[in-house]
Amino acid sequence: PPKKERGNKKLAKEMAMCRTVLAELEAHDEAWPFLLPVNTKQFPTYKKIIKSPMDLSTIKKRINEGVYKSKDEFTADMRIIFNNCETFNEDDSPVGKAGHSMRTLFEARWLELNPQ
Ligand SMILES: Cn1cc(C(=O)NCCN2CCCC2)ccc1=O
Repeated sequence: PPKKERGNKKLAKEMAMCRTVLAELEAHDEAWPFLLPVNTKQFPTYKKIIKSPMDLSTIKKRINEGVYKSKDEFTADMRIIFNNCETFNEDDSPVGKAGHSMRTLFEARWLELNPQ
């Protein structure tokens, strides 16, 4: 089949994998800090400190709107979530701890679905 069709099939497969991992993270007990954008009225300094806010609902929207051109763009946004969390939260805070465990979960699951 033509290159363009092969590429579209590959991307559809990659996005299905992204949806799977996203759904698993959303279902996790420790996903609560990451389900929606950080409320900047509740945390007024957030906008100033975090230059690229990101959350699981935004990533879901981007998958469904066809924003991602590869699974690597998806993983880059996922890692922004966890890096933002480390920037804004103490490691031993509830949100900080949730961020570390969700990052570990994500990276382990991503490796399972993407044997290197
Ligand atoms: C990622 N992140 C999240 C928070 C947070 O508190 N999110 C939860 C907000 N409430 C939970 C139930 C209703 C709204 C704080 C700092 C931070 O970096």
